[in-house]
Amino acid sequence: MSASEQGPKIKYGETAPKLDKAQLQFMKLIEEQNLDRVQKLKRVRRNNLLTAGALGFSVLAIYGYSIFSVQQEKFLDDFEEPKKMSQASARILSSGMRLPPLPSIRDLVKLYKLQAMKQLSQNFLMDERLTDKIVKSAGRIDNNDIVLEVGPGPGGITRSILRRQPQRLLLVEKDARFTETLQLLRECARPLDIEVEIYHEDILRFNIEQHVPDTTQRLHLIGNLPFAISTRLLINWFDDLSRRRGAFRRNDTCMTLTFQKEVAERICAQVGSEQRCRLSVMSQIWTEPVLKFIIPGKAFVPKPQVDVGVVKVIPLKRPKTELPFPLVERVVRHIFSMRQKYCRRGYSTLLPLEGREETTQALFQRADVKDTMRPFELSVAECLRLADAYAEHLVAHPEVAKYDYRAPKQALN
Ligand SMILES: C[S@@+](CC[C@H](N)C(=O)[O-])C[C@H]1O[C@@H](n2cnc3c(N)ncnc32)[C@H](O)[C@@H]1O
Repeated sequence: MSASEQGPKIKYGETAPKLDKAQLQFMKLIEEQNLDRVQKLKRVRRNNLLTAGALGFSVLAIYGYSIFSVQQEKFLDDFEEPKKMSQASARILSSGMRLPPLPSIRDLVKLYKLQAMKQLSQNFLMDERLTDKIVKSAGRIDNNDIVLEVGPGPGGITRSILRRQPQRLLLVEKDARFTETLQLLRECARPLDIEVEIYHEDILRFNIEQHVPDTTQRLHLIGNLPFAISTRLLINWFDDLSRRRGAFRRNDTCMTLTFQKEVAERICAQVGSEQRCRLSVMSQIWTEPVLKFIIPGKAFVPKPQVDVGVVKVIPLKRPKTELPFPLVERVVRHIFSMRQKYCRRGYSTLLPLEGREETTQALFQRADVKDTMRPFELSVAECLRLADAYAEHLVAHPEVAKYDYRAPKQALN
C-alpha cells in the first residue's frame, strides 16, 4: 500500500483537533468493542489450551493403556521369567521341591519344530498358571500316588504334575515327535524321585492294568484331551468303571479332563436343561461330573475355534445301576435318538414292530415313567427304570436284544 493510499497521518499534541462529544462517544464505543473482542479471543485461547491439554492427556492414556495391555498379553511368556513366577511355583519353591531350570514350552516347541498337527487335535497350553490350575482341579496328589497323563504333548501339564510330586507318572502320547521333550522332563524329575514312564501309544488301546498291575496306589487320570477322541475315551472309561476294571479297580480314580466347552456343559447338564443329552445321563449314572472352569480358546497355540471346559469326573462310590454297560448305553441311546419327540418314540425303536405300541406302553407302566415326557426331561433314575424294564423284557424275549430297527429286514417281524 502506498503512503497516499493510507490517508493523512493523525497528529497528536497541541495541534491535534479537539474531538466533539459524538466523536468521543464513538471512540468509547469502538474501545468497548475492542475490549470485548480481546476478552473473546482470550476465552477462545483458554478453551484451545484446555482442548489441547485434554487431547494430550487422552493420547498419553491410550499409550499407557496399550503398554499395559501388551504386558497382559505376555501371559504366554510368563513361564520364561523367573521373577514373575506363579503363586504355585513360589509355594513349591519355598517347600524345597524344584524342577531344574528348563527352557520354556514355547522355546521347546520352536527348538524341536513341533508344529501342531490338526489330525491329532493338537492345541498346546503354554501358560503355567493354567496348567497348574488344571492339575490343582485334580485335588490332592500324594507322593504315593500314580498319575496317568493323556497326550502330554510338549509337556506343559506334565511340568505342573511333576511339581506335585506323585510317585509315578505315566505319559501316554501318540505323537513320537514329543519323545525328546518328555525325556528331558524325565531326567529333571529323577532327582525328585518321581518315576516318569513315556509310552508312545494310543490311549484308546493303552492297557492300564498291564502297566499298573496292583491297586494299592491311588491313580489320577489327567489330560488336555485331543478333541477328536475325548467323548469316545470318556465313554470307554465309563464302561471300565461299570465293570471295575482298567483304571477303575479302585473306586477313587478321578478324571480331570478337558473338553470342548459345549461338550463339558453337556456332560454336566441337569434334567430339563437345554444341553441335557445322552452324554449327560451316561456320565451321571456312574460319576459326578463337575465343571471346574473354562479356558478361553486364545490360551491355546494354535487357537482352537472353541473355548475349553475343564471337568473333574468323580466316580460314584455306589453307581446308580448294576445293569451291564452295553444294555444301559443302548437304552439311553434309543431314548435320546428323537430328542424333541415324546420319549416313548425313541424307546419304542428298541422293540420289534410287531406289538411295539403295546409293549412300549407296558414297559413305561412297569418303569412308572410318563411316556409323554421329552428325553431331556427324564432324570437318571427314570432312564434307569426304563433300562430295568427293558432288561426284564429281555429275560422273557432274549431275541429282542439283537433287534435293530434300522436293519432292512428283520426275521423277528
Ligand atoms: C490338546 S493336545 C494337548 C497337549 C498338551 N498336553 C498341552 O496341554 O499342551 C492333545 C495331545 O494328545 C495327543 N494325542 C492325540 N491323540 C492321541 C491318542 N489317541 N492317544 C494319545 N495321545 C494322543 C496329541 O498328540 C497331543 O499331544
